[in-house]
This record gives sequence, C-alpha cells and structure tokens, in this order.
Amino acid sequence: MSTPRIHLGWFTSFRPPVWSSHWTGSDSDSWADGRFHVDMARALERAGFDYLMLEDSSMVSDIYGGTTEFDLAKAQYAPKHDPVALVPMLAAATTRLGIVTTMSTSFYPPYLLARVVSTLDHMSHGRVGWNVVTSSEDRAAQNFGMDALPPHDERYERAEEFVEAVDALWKSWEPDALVMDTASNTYVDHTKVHDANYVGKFHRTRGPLNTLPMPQGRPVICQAGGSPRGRAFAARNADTIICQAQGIEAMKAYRDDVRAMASDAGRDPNSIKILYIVSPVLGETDSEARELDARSREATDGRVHAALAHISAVTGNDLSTLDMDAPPPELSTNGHRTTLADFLAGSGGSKSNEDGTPKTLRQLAATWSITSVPLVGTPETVAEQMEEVIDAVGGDGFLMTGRLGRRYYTEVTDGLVPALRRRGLVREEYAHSQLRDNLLDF
Ligand SMILES: Cc1cc2nc3c(=O)[nH]c(=O)nc-3n(C[C@H](O)[C@H](O)[C@H](O)COP(=O)(O)O)c2cc1C
Repeated sequence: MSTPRIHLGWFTSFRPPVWSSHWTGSDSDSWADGRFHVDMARALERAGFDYLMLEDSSMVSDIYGGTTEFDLAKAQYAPKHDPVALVPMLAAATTRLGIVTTMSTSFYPPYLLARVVSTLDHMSHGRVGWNVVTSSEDRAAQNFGMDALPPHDERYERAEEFVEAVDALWKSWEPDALVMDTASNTYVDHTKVHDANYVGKFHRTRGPLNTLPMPQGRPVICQAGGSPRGRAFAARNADTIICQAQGIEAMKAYRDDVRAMASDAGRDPNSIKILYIVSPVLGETDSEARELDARSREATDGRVHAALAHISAVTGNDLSTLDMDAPPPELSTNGHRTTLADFLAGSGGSKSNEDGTPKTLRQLAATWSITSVPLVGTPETVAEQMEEVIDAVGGDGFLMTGRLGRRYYTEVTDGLVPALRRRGLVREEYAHSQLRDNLLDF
C-alpha cells in the first residue's frame, strides 16, 4: 500500500444544519442535542479524516443594517452552541477521529482553558485539538465585560503569552507524577507536581493545574492566522494551520512563508500540517457538477446579503450602508483582516470583470468564497484535481467545508473519499490512536 499524501479535516460549527431547502431531513429542529454532529463525526472517521474542527464566536451580530434581524432570521451566526460542550459526545461516539474545538485567548482565562482542554484530552484518549483564535468582534468582547477588542496585533501578543501560560500549567505535572502506589498509599507523588508561577505582561497564573498530565502532553494546536502577525504566531505555535489562501500560487506562497518562519523559530516545518479550505462541488457527471456550481454562484439577493452580512459581522463594517452597484471604497478592520482583504481583492484575486470594469459590491459578494481552489466534477475528477493541487503546492491537505447537512458530507465521505483512496491519497485506516501521531504519520 502506498503512503497517503493528503490529510483531511472538516470545518464546521455547532449550529443548525441547512434547513430551508431540499434534503434537510429533521435535523433543523433536533441538531441542538448533538446527534447530528455525532453522525457526522462517525462518517468522517469512517472516511479516515484527521479531524473535525468546530469554529466558534460568542455573539449575536447586529452590524449588518444595525439590527440582529439578518443574523437571526437567516441563522447566519446565531444560534450557535458552545462547541467545547460537544467534544465529549463526539469523542464517546468515535475512537480515532481528532476533535478540534475553538477557544478564544481574548475571553478565556488561561487556567480555565488549560484545565478544560486537559479534561477533554483525557476523555478523548488524546484526540483533542485547540483552535487558537483571538476573536474579531467587539460585540463578542462586550459580552465579556470589555468595550472593544484590543488592537489586532496586540491580540496576538496576548495570545503568545496565553500559550506560554497554558504550557506552563500543562507542564506543572511531570509525566510520571501519577504513581498509584498501594504500598505507600500514594496516589500522586507530590514532589512531581510544581507551581507554574507564570507572570507575563497580560496574564498571570500560579498553578499547578489540578488535572492529570494530558495523554498528548499538549493538545494539537490549530490556527488560522493570515496576516503577517497571525502567520508568525502560527509558525511558532501550531501543529496544523487552516488556510484560506486563494489560488495555487497564493497557497504555495503561504506554505513556503510559514515553513520558513517555522524553521527560523527552530521548528521542523514538516511538523506543521497546512490544510487548505475547499468546498468540492460533486455531481454524477462533470457537466452536472458544473451546472450545480454555476447555480451556486448566481447573484441572488440571498447569496449577496449572506456574504455582506458575514463580512460585516467579522470586520465590524456595516456593508449595508454602501452602494451595492458601485465598487466598494477602501475599508479597514480590527477584526478579520485577511477575510476583508480577500473579499475586496475579488474571487480569484481579480477586482475587475472580463471587460475591465471594476466589480461592484454586489458582484464581489456574489462570487465571494473562502475556498482556496474550485473543485468541481465527479468524485474521480475532483480526486484528480486534488492530487494535482497538492502536488503543485507541496502539501499537506484539505479542510472541507460546505452546506452543513447529511447529503453534502455523505457525498464527500462516501463518494469523494473512496475515489481519493483508489488513488492511494487518503489513509485506509488510522495508524495511531492519538491526533498528533496521526497528523505526523505522513
Ligand atoms: C478556516 C478558518 C476558521 C476560523 N475559525 C475562527 C473561529 O472559530 N473563531 C474566530 O474568532 N476566528 C476564526 N477564524 C479567524 C482566524 O482566527 C483569523 O483571525 C483570521 O484568519 C484572520 O487572520 P489574522 O487574525 O491573522 O488577521 C478562522 C479563520 C479561518 C480561515
């Protein structure tokens, strides 16, 4: 059997699956019990995915049009339930799949986060990952007693300290502190449990942690930094990076950049797995898939407003106030800088239409997507496209995302993945039981 070459993750969140179209089943009113996500996790494990990643945010957005109406009526950002609470359920239903959950360094205190992650790593037998985010929305900050988020680069400075603080807590127990020695009636050897005494500019924590040393020692660290400051953070700290670079050249440039930064920081670049966001459009035939793809790009009001509301929520700019039929002005943000830059750069990196006229806000919104490359066709065609992309970029895998529903994930797990396996690109079975080991397997 050949060595697999493509790692797979799935990017989703603990929120309602698709509910207002065909093929939605009854999940739209029962998802909150977690069972929809359990079924999905089982399907991903059957397909050999490295991990399921749960994004998160803590707010109901009222940026778009100055009202919560769009967010709630379209279930765009809210409702969204806490992904951390879902992890034990997913872990109990699977045995090998990694489960990556998002927690913000701007809102959690280090001790609380270190303890909950440690607990989850035990409950999952070493399969937990932490998606480190600094958050992007003042609305979320206001839910935690702040007026606004700290400035973008300072958030990363705080995050660097945060990671040092939780690392100090995770190291506060020596790996062999648990002795369970009946002869001396000693459960834990207290001489092997130490204070952390972490004192930084932004964070302080005494320690020791009151949980056992984690199966993985430290959770798998996942990160999505796109800005220069975000990339530097990811290169220093991440085991896996999720990336929305647009097009093969940008994907390769991102990978080369992060790997060089990792080397400069004394890390082996091969110990970081970069997964690019894609959303394959699959059909019975190539032409059917192309038709589906074209339909999904039509500039319907629903699609345009959804894109504008999303960009508004994560950047704090109310795009509903702008002229939809003119090119947008220059915009800045203290939130998701990369997302805003990609949006303004236009799909495929072009701000202009084929006739040279600049794209209007409506056109930018209609064609905007976070996917790195288009993948359209039958499972065989898309598997071939994925092989070509990964060969051109150099590695390491793909982070699937798309309509949250049974039909779409089954097309991937039971259509696309078998085609990838026939090419020897995706694992047939897990070589290890812990997430980091499976990531490092190839
Ligand atoms: C695939 C992906 C998932 C992300 N998930 C979250 C998330 O769950 N919560 C969050 O606050 N930010 C999330 N972000 C935003 C990133 O953490 C980061 O802020 C963003 O990519 C912009 O990069 P920058 O912070 O370096 O400017 C995500 C970004 C990407 C590309």
